[in-house]
Amino acid sequence: MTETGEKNLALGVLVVDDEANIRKTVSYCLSDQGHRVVAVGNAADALEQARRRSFDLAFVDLRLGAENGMALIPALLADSPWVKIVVITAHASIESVVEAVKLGAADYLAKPFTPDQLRLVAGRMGQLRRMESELAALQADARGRGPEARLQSRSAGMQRLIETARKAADSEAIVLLCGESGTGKSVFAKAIHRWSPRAAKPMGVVACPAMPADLLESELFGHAKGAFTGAVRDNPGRIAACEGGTLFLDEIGDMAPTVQAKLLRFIQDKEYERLGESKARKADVRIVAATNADLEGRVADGRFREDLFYRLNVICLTIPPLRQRPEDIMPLAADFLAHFCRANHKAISGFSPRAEQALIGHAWPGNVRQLRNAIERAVILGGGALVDLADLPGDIAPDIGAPAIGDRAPLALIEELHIRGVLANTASLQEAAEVLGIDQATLWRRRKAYGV
Ligand SMILES: Nc1ncnc2c1ncn2[C@@H]1O[C@H](COP(=O)(O)OP(=O)(O)OP(=O)(O)O)[C@@H](O)[C@H]1O
Repeated sequence: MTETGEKNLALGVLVVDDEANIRKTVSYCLSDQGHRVVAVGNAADALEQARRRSFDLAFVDLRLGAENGMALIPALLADSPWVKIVVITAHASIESVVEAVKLGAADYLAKPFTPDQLRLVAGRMGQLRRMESELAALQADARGRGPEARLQSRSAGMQRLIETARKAADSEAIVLLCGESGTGKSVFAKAIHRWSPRAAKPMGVVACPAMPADLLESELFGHAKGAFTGAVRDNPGRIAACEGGTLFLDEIGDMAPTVQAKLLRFIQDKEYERLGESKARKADVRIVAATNADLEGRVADGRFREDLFYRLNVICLTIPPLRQRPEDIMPLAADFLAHFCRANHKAISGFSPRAEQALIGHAWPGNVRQLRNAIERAVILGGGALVDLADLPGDIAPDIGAPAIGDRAPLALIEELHIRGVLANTASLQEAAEVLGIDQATLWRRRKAYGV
């Protein structure tokens, strides 16, 4: 345990030293603390190992026989920008340490060092990695600009689901989250990561429909420099970046067949290859996937691999739509109101009885996302002490009517209403995208943003 009482984070550690004795001591000392250690004697082996696995921390001797360890610093960072490099040096001259730091090293250790000094540095680097992961998660949440999702519910079915998710989080099992768009599948995925023993390691999110198949493949598995036009540098990919953590694959039903095959192999063997490389790499990443599509239907009509479906469908949690848990509408609305009032410096204390009735009576086809958007808009547009009917969108309070072109209304409102209208009058998303003159990935992002 650390001084703060936190459990030590198990790190992937690479040791690069030409002295067998140092390799042995460092490996023994850090493995004993629960870290996964790989020790090598030269730069080429170090790079080879870094290509195969993702490391959190690397101890690099500045003198590797005839080689200079300094050159290894940028090479390791190019492959894994998150790795913390500690240089080991018998001649700790200020100049060499400064040069190493300039090249991206995080710390240094002067030879000879004691096991305690080694553990201290590893502990510090572990804390740094943990803080970076937490910061990245906070930044992602802040970008979502949502209130903290507390995952509480007044509905008995939802409470049981939350309990099951907590139990599933403890295991290594793949979790498949099903449910209509906007029900909170991403919220559950984040909670599962937070509740899991992997919480201190990174969580990555990849939205499958947001990019074409080849881009998705490179996003997930990475690519080597020159693998395709525009691949000007190596990209380690999300799987490598999530080593030890969780990867959330959103809307997996839309994953292209080529990517499905690669994902299946990764799930089965924990092995994958970067685009443009034939070398097999390993990674320890837990998969959580979500879908709002009928995956079994997609298996039946050949659009989704049956073998992948069975691999994913180990623990399936189906999140009920908001209309099936109306007791959650007002508590969620109150949370959203408080959040958006703070964010917009407004003082709206609650909902008028008419507004509350409209909120509870609405079917919420866009679920919690739609409710959140409705409250955000009510806060931005409303000026009274309470949210009233007039502050709610037209489809929730139909007598209010939609704004006409040229009315005093935000552009986003016109865009949302237009997208809703076109979607209602077209037979497929593809047709709707064509009518709107945007590609399907853009339409997908807009639908998400507006809770459509
Ligand atoms: N329990 C909750 N508490 C607070 N906010 C919630 C809750 N559930 C969902 N939300 C909010 O609703 C919005 C939609 O949630 P989320 O993205 O998790 O839905 P989803 O089911 O993953 O949607 P999609 O299928 O479109 O990806 C987000 O802004 C999220 O923060």
